[in-house]
Amino acid sequence: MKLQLAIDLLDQVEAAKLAQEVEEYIDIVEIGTPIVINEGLSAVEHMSKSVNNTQVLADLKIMDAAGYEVSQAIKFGADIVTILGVAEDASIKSAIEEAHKHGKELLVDMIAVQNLEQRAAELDKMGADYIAVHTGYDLQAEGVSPLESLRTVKSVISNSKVAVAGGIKPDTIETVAAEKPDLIIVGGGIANADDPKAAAKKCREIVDAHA
Ligand SMILES: O=C(CO)[C@H](O)[C@H](O)COP(=O)(O)O
Repeated sequence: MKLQLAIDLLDQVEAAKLAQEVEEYIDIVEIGTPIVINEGLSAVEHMSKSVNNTQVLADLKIMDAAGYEVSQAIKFGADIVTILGVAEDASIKSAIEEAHKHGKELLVDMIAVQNLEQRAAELDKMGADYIAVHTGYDLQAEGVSPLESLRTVKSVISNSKVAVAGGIKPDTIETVAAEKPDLIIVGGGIANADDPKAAAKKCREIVDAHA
């Protein structure tokens, strides 16, 4: 089981500093969508030059022009790129093809997907590397958690890895890890903690205990 730190609300310099501070505890660091919107793919490039043994994920949440956007993210140093599960099959397929052409991976974000079981099975067949259940910030505010969706997706896929994101904190990660996803994504639970290093360490210990 891998642990990903999602960084959404810092600038690229602060994000790289935070990644370096907690690097020993994480497998993947994400340059979140807000950073890409604010600063562009140079934030991905800066992160990829700042970390050593950590994969860099560019959370582009691609919806169209997928092959091109994946190729650009990879050019700027991304190891994993995200696309939305609600995108057209043609977009998903060209994104997967482009990522794999470069030996990189594609994560499909299931945010706002209504027919979760059916879509996860389709994406699994298409060859998505990761299928990520995700309760976004706007639904987190309504008290929704991604746990039920995680169980649903796990039950219908056989090849893709399963990731989970959405409001996971050091004191709630245990319940998520017990479901044995392949990847747990923690954003604010580490990035906004008073002591991000201690929060990352705690998450790592719990992830490893369930691996
Ligand atoms: O993609 C995102 C928001 O769209 C976040 O990066 C993801 O939800 C993880 O952050 P948090 O743990 O704070 O919810």
